[in-house]
Amino acid sequence: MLAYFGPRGTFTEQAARAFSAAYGTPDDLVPFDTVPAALAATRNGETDASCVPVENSVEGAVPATMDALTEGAPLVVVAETVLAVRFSVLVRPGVSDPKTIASHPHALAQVRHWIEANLPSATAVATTSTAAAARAVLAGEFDAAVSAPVAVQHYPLDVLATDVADVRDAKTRFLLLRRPGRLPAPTGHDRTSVVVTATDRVGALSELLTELALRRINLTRIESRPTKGRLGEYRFYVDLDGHVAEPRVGDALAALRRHCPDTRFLGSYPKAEAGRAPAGDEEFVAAAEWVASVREGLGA
Ligand SMILES: O=C(O)C(=O)Cc1ccccc1
Repeated sequence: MLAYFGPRGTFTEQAARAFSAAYGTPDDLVPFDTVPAALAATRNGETDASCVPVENSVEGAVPATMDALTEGAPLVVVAETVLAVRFSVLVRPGVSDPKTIASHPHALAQVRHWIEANLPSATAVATTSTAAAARAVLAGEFDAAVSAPVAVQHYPLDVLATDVADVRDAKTRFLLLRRPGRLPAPTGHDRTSVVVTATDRVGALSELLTELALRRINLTRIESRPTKGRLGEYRFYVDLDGHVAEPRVGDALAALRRHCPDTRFLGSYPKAEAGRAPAGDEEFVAAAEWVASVREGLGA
């Protein structure tokens, strides 16, 4: 079974279906109302995997996902997928001038200008997901929902507008997570995700980043979240190019771990969008072989 951030009709459900098609992951999908609940179902063995949103090209990280990845037993990312997001505005049949418009905060943030221009008297209300907003509209709690286009197939609502988005080409990245086990094989276009808790002292973060730069590892994303322990104490979520099976990536992770004993490996997995070719490993392998031969007394 594959848990996803639901209820039925979320963008995450679309991503979960894309994973099932591409990776042969279970196609019996089970919706959970929150990201932590979807991840908990995989942690406790109720489902084999979970699909959750992680970041959006307009609004940035999904905080609920970042927190849920570090709180509780480890899970690892085994795949990612990127979906283009365009919204539909759904209303109960007969409603043409909604006074309230509900959705996931990331969706509201992406249609703010559209609402101001087209529904200036509507008040925006946050719900747990875009599909939860559609359900709430059906139940009469709000007048309109900003939803995924597929939501109208699940909920008997009218479509007030389609293809709504302040920013064209907005994209959301979703993760497929499992309990720790065998890692996906390196493909040459992989991403590695780790979370480090940096100590509060001069240069701590710069030392971590230097470990990556020295090994010519490209940092693709860094986000911070408070540890919720002491004020001013942060966790850094780091995405980098490469797979932990590659010597220099493995080396870099060992260095991060030396600096920060509180380091959690979140996975090495194929990138959804093949970008720039990663730096080659050849010279790192050749240098390691040279050291090995020196140690054997065979080289100088
Ligand atoms: O609420 C949803 O449908 C989600 O899957 C989260 C989300 C919200 C807004 C844009 C992309 C994903």
